[in-house]
Amino acid sequence: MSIAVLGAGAFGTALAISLAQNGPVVLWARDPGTMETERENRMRLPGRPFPKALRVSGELNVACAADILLIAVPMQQLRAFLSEHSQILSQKTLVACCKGIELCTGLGPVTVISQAVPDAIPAILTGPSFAADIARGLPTALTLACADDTAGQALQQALTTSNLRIYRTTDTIGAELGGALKNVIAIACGAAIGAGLGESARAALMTRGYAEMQRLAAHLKADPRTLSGLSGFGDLTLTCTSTQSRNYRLGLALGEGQSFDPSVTVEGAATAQAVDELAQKEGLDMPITAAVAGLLANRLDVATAMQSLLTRPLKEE
Ligand SMILES: NC(=O)C1=CN([C@@H]2O[C@H](COP(=O)(O)OP(=O)(O)OC[C@H]3O[C@@H](n4cnc5c(N)ncnc54)[C@H](O)[C@@H]3O)[C@@H](O)[C@H]2O)C=CC1
Ligand SMILES: O=C(CO)COP(=O)(O)O
Repeated sequence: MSIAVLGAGAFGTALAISLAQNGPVVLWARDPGTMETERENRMRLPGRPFPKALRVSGELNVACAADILLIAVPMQQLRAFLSEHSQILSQKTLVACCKGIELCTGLGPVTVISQAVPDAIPAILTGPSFAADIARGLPTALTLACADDTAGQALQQALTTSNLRIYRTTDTIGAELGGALKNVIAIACGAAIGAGLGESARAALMTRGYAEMQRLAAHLKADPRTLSGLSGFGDLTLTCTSTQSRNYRLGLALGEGQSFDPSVTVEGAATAQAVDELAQKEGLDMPITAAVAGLLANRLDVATAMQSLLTRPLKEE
């Protein structure tokens, strides 16, 4: 099955580099610049030359001739991208590669695809994976979620490479929640470390953050096993402990009282607000998410946020 990647940021480029091990891949960029001639994405993934089988194109109809389209634009841009190109994406297999919850609807990427391109086969590729690691050929395991298991099996085969090991599930809700919510907890962990609160505090935030992730997932009828897999626990672990993570680094900056480049893609920021609003609407207790949303909106500082978490009523684990 032929593959194209739509969106030439760090992640889309890294996936295209890895997938080109298996055969020709088109990487579509809305502004390809000099990527095709330089055979490198200097802006997002410098130092990772493109393999011969990777072709860069600015023509969406060229990319959309492929059987499988991986969509690697940020979550808050996904619906606009799909709506603008809905005709050409019609009846395609569309694999979301973004992690987040849409601010204006509280929905995840698979549902957004289903709404914007109703006759597409929607899926999501998620899990612990830094673009730089994938592009270097380092071993990475990911979850592919597709409600149609026959399509999911074909995707699992097509997206496996020598360094990408793909696990499969039909639980798209669980997979999209894991990837979205771990970013919010990573911001909290970064803030705790940045403010000098220590690694024990981070472990507490990761564990109680995971409890929040499970609470929302159960409410939305996700399979709890998905949350304990790569897309949930796996990605939570990676993102909360690595300075490679932009979400964690935003948290560090908040904790240290430093500014952070607003042009960097940090999915957890909008997602924290979206999930906080969703939790309030559904009557769910998600105090760490609320604290992160409060920090980002400048309603709280790190010390007050931590104090509010520590002084909550005592409860059973
Ligand atoms: N960078 C990483 O290590 C990983 C990123 N992801 C996810 O991948 C998604 C994308 O992140 P990155 O590639 O890292 O971000 P990035 O900031 O490197 O790139 C985003 C790309 O999307 C393009 N874009 C934005 N709006 C667009 C539109 N309307 N039409 C066409 N192109 C558009 C931008 O031009 C840019 O090239 C995020 O949801 C992120 O959570 C997932 C796993 C790893
Ligand atoms: O999703 C990721 C790792 O799995 C990338 O994390 P950041 O978006 O925080 O850099």
